[in-house]
Amino acid sequence: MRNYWDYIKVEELLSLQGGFDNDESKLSNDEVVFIVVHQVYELWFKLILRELETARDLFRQNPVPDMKLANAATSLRRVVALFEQAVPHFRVMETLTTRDYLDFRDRLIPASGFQSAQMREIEILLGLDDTLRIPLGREGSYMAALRSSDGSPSAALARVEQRRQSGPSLKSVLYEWLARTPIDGPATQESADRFAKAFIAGHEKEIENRVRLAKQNALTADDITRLEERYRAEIRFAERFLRAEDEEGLDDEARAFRRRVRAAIVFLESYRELPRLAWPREVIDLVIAVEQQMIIWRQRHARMVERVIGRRTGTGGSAGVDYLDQTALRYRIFNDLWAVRTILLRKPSVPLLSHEDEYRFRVED
Ligand code: HEM
Ligand SMILES: N[C@@H](CC(=O)c1ccccc1NC=O)C(=O)O
Repeated sequence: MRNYWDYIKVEELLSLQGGFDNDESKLSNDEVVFIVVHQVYELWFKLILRELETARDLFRQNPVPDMKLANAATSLRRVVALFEQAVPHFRVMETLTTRDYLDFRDRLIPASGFQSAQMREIEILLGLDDTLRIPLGREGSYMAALRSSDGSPSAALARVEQRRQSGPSLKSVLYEWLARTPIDGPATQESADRFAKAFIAGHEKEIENRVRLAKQNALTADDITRLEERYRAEIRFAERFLRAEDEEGLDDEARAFRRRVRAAIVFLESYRELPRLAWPREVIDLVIAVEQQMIIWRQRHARMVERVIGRRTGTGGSAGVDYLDQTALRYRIFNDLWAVRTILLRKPSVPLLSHEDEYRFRVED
């Protein structure tokens, strides 16, 4: 007969908290907390990976079936919810006082969360660029840290190597999809570049309005000059961004591709009320929510670490909290999605579209 314990595998699950010696009777409550919190995180990571892979596989199709965008949004919403639930778990770890943790910490060396294969898989599947990675203390690379202390391969290493070979990242398939967006007309380089030019003109119009308002509010001449200079700087940023002139080392084709991606993001964000743009915009907004939650995870982990071990060197050999704070600050994957928020225009200032009707739901006569 079917029962709970056979389906959830409760007895097997409850036998896994014995640490290196597989003997829970030898462990304090503190150490069992330490182990269980990690195991819960690894289960949340497992679910996050499944959903990210589902979303990545949807966007890997060309064309991406419009009817599937809602499914991608569902997967990404679940990833956000999983991270949102996982982040507060660090509160349980903080019931460990520094001295309690020191009772068993030395026995853990050189083990470290740096060897969490699933965290690396999440970074790889999202599309974290290896050139951004901050080297750990001892090992040359994060892959080296996944080897056993005698340098032999491990199940963790195999898992990450498998992930690295298991297809493109969510970032690369999402950007390919964005680059195929029909922007106010056909999905061509010309329509993307034409839209970008019109959008910059929208910024010019916005500035004229703001400067006129500034003059009406009788700000001093210096204030107005300062305001105008700041607005001009914003336009220059928007121009460099939309022309992809801020990226070094791109050949013409790669730069044109980046221009299409960035113009598409601006287009989706600026006209998201148009029915056929609503789901694409929802998806890119959820991708930002996913990355935001991952950054919060890194920062919350670092604050818990600081509360428990201060600024000691990590058991994995890193600078500890200093290393973790750097990863939270520097590891950014969807830069273009974040950057667009700096250059969007108020609704009245976005360019009028020539083919707006093409983005409404087609009502058959
Ligand atoms: C008392 C609890 C914890 C302490 C003191 C701690 C400390 C640290 C330190 C110092 C590092 C930097 C690498 C090193 O030198 O070891 C690190 C990395 C890491 N820890 Fe923790 N950690 C704790 C709990 C956790 C938990 C519960 C998780 C959940 C899975 C976790 C996941 C990670 C991950 C994924 C990394 C690698 C981060 C990166 O390289 O970006 N840690 N931890
Ligand atoms: N790096 C941690 C040790 C640690 O947290 C840890 C050790 C073994 C297994 C998982 C760990 N969790 C996260 O790094 C520390 O420096 O205290």
